[in-house]
Amino acid sequence: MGSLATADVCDSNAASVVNGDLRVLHSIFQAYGQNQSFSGPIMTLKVFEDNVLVRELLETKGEGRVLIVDGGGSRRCALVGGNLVQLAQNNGWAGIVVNGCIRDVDEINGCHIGVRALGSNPLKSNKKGVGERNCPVYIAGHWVRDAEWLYADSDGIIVSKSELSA
Ligand SMILES: O=C([O-])CC(=O)C(=O)O
Repeated sequence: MGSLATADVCDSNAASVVNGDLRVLHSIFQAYGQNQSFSGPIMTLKVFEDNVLVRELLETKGEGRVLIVDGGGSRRCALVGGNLVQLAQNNGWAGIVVNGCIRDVDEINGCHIGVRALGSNPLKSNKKGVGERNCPVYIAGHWVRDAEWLYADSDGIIVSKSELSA
């Protein structure tokens, strides 16, 4: 995966950028993990300073999907850590994009998966199990919907209404 360069996609789909079928997420994310380039169908999750549902989803088979965790932009705790990223890698998730923070950065950077997050925070999150999955999320300046496609590389992250061909 990750064979599509986001810059090439933007060049060859200019009309889709204008009409919103293709969205370029604002460049608010730091890159972690071994995979700079990753892509796949999106699964969305909305939580706030609580990562019980993040674990629940990453315990299921990823089948090449990308989990978007909208943590409301909170930097007050970490929604994803080394154990969860290891779990995601083992279960075949292509990547995780967190509108929030992560922890265990060194461990995550050793994993063969793509991770993007606002930053890091050593504090763990609450464990109440509150959140919503498969819902539209507003992150990095755009609405992103469940089952849309995400493409990430060193240049940034784009979201497409449908799968893009090379
Ligand atoms: O359980 C957590 O809060 C996240 C974590 O530290 C990990 O995934 O290793």
